[in-house]
Amino acid sequence: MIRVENLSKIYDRNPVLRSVSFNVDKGSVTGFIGPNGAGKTTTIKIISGLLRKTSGKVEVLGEDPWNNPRVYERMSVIFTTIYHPKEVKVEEYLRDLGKVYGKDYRDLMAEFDLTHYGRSKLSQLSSGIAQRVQLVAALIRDPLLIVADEPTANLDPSARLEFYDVVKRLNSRGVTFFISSHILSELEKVVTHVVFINQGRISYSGKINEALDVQGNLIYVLVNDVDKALKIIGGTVEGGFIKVIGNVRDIVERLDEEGVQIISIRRSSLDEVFKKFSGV
Ligand SMILES: Nc1ncnc2c1ncn2[C@@H]1O[C@H](COP(=O)(O)OP(=O)(O)OP(=O)(O)O)[C@@H](O)[C@H]1O
Repeated sequence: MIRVENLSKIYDRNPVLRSVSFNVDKGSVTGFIGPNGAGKTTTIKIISGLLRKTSGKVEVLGEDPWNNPRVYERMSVIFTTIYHPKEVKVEEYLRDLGKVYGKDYRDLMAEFDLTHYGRSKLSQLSSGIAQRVQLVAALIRDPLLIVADEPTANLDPSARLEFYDVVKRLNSRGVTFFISSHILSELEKVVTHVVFINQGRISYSGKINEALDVQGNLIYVLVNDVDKALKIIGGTVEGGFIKVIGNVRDIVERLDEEGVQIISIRRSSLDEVFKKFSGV
């Protein structure tokens, strides 16, 4: 869906993307994760055809997005806030888009519980409803791919959960997502793949399970015999749990072989992996 190879962007002699490479697989929900200023928005603008790259190769749905506006027929982009005339009413806005793309917007308005807001101006909407309008607007063109830059940044916790429920629903219907966010606890429940970026460089790109399970991640284990387990796997005790660096399967096998019973085991959260890959 998206192929980025050795992408660089220099702003006024300041390199903000340095040989960035990653892929977004068809059918995935790929999280794009990095601290402030890492280069997420710059990358998303280049992928969306809004900003020119300095060098490297970018392909979205097989085309270079800068030279080929046709990409927009099957890709939608969502930002933190709506960039549209604020005085326009919800129904007018969606109806006009429906005309452009030859799609009946009313079913989508009903599916997303927006019928009631049809006469509200875009400027009068709460952030959660405005984001729902953006999603419906994105869906009107039947996209294969939705690229979203911090889509939940302005939303309260329940609107964020609602947003990610919709992402899951649409993904199960075949829509691929590339979503940048800082709110990792929520991303963790929905993403299948992650791309970590830090200071304009990719520090990890791959399946989330592999990111959470690589050697060097923290594992927390609760066992029936702490002293024996410490001798086998090492680590330190924290809040009753043994905290150890390693790989879940490895630790389970070693404890099992020695007859130590595991009551609970959990690996690092995406938050902890993020800290590791971003060096914070
Ligand atoms: N138009 C611009 N001109 C010059 N420098 C810019 C411009 N836009 C962004 N930058 C710089 O590029 C770097 C990357 O910014 P970018 O907005 O892509 O990061 P980000 O990961 O999206 O961060 P945030 O999460 O804070 O939005 C930053 O150092 C930023 O100051």
